[in-house]
Amino acid sequence: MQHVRAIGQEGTPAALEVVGVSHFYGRKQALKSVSFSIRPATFTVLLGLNGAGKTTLFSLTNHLFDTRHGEIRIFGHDINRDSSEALRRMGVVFQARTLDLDLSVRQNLAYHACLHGIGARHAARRIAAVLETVEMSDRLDDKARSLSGGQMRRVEIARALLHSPPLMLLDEATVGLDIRSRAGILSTIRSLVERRGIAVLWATHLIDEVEESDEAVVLRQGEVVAQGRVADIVQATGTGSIQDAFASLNRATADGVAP
Ligand SMILES: Nc1ncnc2c1ncn2[C@@H]1O[C@H](COP(=O)(O)OP(=O)(O)OP(=O)(O)O)[C@@H](O)[C@H]1O
Repeated sequence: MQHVRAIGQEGTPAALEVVGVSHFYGRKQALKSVSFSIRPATFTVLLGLNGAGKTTLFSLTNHLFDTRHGEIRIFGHDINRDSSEALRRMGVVFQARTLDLDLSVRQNLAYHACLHGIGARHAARRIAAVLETVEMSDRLDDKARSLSGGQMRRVEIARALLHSPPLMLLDEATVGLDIRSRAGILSTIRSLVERRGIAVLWATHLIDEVEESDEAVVLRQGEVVAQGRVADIVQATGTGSIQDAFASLNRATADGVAP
């Protein structure tokens, strides 16, 4: 593995810590002893081709199913043993669309606020604030069904921000969107990291969403094959660009030698 340097730092709890996590669907092993950590207030790309295991990792981190092999901690809270404390610190945008199309934007968000135990008055203020963050304030009373794909994504991001989590997970959040919507959403998310100190794990297979200053975890067939600052990964692979580094890591065999 190209292990450029550990992402976590001694003494500060990592925003997300994944330690030796494996996952099996029947006999199919989707994750193979995956370990990495992400620091608070950093943008980390989880990079992997289709089938690399990104969604499986998100499902475990979100406690959609139990982590049976290894441990996942969110700001020090174990997702299996201390799931409510862990989940409280995390906002998630899933790959599949999850808004209720027959409800308005306000109703979708109010329902989520209720699930998080946010009182009605506070919820109204939070809904206004998060919609402003994603530039969707003018669509408050529109039905979700009337929004474009990019606008729905923005509302899903707003919903994930409602309970002010210090960690956000986004699984292929820009899939299916046009180039302008993709860029807009990515820039909104990057500004959450820079201005509000939120840690973001951004899963994607789209290499053009990655910048040299980002942190990255590269997954290939369920294994971490590189992690660290993107610029350092590019250098360690001896390639000249992020595209070439990613292509090379996806070609590499388990012992790091390209066939
Ligand atoms: N419910 C399931 N049952 C059996 N195998 C599964 C199941 N879900 C995923 N897999 C397998 O586990 C592996 C990892 O899949 P996963 O969806 O986590 O990858 P991914 O990186 O998110 O891919 P994509 O970008 O296509 O969503 C794949 O080989 C996939 O076929």
